[in-house]
Amino acid sequence: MDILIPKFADIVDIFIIAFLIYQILLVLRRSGGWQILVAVVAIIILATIATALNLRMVSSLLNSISRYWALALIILFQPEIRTLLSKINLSRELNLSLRKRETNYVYMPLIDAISSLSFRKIGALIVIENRRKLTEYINNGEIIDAALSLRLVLTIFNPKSPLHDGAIIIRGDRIIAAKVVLPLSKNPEYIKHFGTRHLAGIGITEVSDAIAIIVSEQNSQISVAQNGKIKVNVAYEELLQILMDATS
Ligand SMILES: Nc1ncnc2c1ncn2[C@@H]1O[C@H](COP(=O)(O)OP(=O)(O)OP(=O)(O)O)[C@@H](O)[C@H]1O
Repeated sequence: MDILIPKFADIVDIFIIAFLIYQILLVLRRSGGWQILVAVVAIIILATIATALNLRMVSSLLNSISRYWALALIILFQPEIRTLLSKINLSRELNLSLRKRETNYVYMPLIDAISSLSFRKIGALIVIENRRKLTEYINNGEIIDAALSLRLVLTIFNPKSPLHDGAIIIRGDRIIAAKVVLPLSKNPEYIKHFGTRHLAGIGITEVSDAIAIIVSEQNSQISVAQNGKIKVNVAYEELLQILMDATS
């Protein structure tokens, strides 16, 4: 029967538990994020005090709560975490769309130049450098290092220009070199179907992650080589998409 008579510590124990439950419910109702954080910190502090004062029920409850505080925080802050994550996602999307706009801005003069070259049936070989630097090929050509522009591309590939033979190499928004000699693809399938301009375009993409754009002098078709494969008769929108995908 002794067990049914509450001691002073038990009454304090029960009172504190009731008070805590009431406060937690109040905080949850207001659903303010920082109040929840304060509540969790308070629980941890109270658990330590309760253990020190030997309030067994309070301390065992608070200790078990504080053991799971990380999980409790995730559950309680779920809306805030979700908002934060969606903000991170939004900034990623914003970043992507900015990069997309940047790529559009950089490559539009190139697309215009390719369209003009194709219309006039002027052969061209344009290499877009990616992560793997093409220094050894750049060094065998003529260093230009000038801003990429429609007029410069047309001037270089003008059949009367001393620089028109070979490839140009583009790094970012600059034409780094012209008259560059590239390694020819030795793929027998390609050798059967293509001439040396196309084979050179494919060849550089077999040894690097560059993209090669080939404008055919014979049929004005635009082809794109990537990862040792060639796609013929590529539309401008598709070409822009390939450039954006490869450089973003
Ligand atoms: N190793 C190379 N590196 C860079 N450019 C090259 C290389 N070999 C050839 N070329 C370019 O290709 C031109 C020859 O193109 P050719 O007609 O043989 O090829 P093609 O693939 O049939 O192209 P097109 O359809 O334009 O005729 C050369 O004048 C030169 O500009």
